[in-house]
Amino acid sequence: MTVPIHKDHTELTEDQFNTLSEEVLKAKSLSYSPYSKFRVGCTILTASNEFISGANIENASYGASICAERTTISKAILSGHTTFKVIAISSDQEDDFISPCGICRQVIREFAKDVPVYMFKSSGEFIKVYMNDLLPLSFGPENLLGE
Ligand SMILES: O=c1ccn([C@H]2C[C@H](O)[C@@H](CO)O2)c(=O)[nH]1
Ligand SMILES: [Zn+2]
Repeated sequence: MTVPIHKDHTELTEDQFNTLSEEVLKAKSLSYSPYSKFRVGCTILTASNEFISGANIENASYGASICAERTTISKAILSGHTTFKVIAISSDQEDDFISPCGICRQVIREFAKDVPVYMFKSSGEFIKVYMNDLLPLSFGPENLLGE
């Protein structure tokens, strides 16, 4: 089964797309990643059209490290934003689109069941994949709360 890959940015205005690209490439500079030296940036556009950025934060006890997607979601939730239009991620990789890890997919899904995830190369080139395609048949709040 192949995952549908999109290259449009139709849910965003041209200005929003330009800001998203700039912000997510800049967000890597927030990264604390002395161990892997693998910087990841994340930017969320909230339902109320605010951009919130974060990055991965590592730890000397490696397993305590937190990915960019999860630091950014935490920042958004703690700032009162629980609904998201898009999530974007970037790394320093020139040849690969960065894709969220399994743990992050589950955390994203909690708040954004079928959000478009924009994955950027360091050049600014991107692809878009929907959460439902990244985490099919997922388990979420509806299953517990009966919504
Ligand atoms: O989608 C990803 C993949 C990896 N990382 C981080 C975790 C760790 O700090 C470093 C290397 O795995 O990159 C993220 O933040 N997001
Ligand atoms: Zn992750």
